[in-house]
Amino acid sequence: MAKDTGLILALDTKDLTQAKKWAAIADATGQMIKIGMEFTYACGFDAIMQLAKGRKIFLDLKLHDIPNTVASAIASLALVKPAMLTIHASGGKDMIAAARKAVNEHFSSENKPILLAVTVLTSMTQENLNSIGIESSPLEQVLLLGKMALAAGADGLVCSPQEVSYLRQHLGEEVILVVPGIRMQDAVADDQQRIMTPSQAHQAGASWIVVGRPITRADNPMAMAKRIMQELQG
Ligand SMILES: O=c1ccn([C@@H]2O[C@H](COP(=O)(O)O)[C@@H](O)[C@H]2O)c(=O)[nH]1
Repeated sequence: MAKDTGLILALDTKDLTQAKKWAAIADATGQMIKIGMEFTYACGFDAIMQLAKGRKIFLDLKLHDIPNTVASAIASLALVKPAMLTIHASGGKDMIAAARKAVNEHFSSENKPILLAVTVLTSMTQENLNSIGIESSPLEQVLLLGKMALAAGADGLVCSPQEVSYLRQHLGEEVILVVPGIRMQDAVADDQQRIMTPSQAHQAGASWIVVGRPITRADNPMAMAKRIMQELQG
């Protein structure tokens, strides 16, 4: 993989001790860690600051609210100095523009996070989209939201591995694509719907892949993390 790409380990737990153990695996295998809603709501920002010492943090809180509220939330997150931050693209262009402005105003140039817009959650199917009134395919919807989000000021997108090559064709090689929905060949998908293996996602052109349970629930998480890193390098 090119510079600034690789594996992001999702620390989805309510327990700081467990999160520290997984973070040590990420350190040993050179990965970034992702903190989401589960850890943040259970453990709070002091615990996040502990994990952040000496590490790059992807803060995946998927902000989605009116522009003023999202901008104020981003200002409050400046103390964490995340390397990456998520907002939902479906919040619309005004919300994304407000997020962009807040990042520019409240973070120094050395600490500016990559602002990522989540397009269509990797747990969603065509039927799920239809049920919220969207007739487009996941592929079309991800492209539509992705184009809009980038034009409004997002630095990159979160999408499933199944959209990566289509997005590369339409948006080019430079756009940052962060990709959850990763499962090993023949493994259980859990609640993920639009999935691929690490090497398939890499070959499709993912910038970063995000992996949680396939590592954290493995019998040997360290061995699984190393296996995935090998797939990405192979
Ligand atoms: O569309 C999305 C956006 C974010 N996620 C997050 O990625 C990880 C995936 O965890 P797994 O255990 O590997 O399924 C998780 O933290 C999600 O909140 C996503 O899956 N899909």
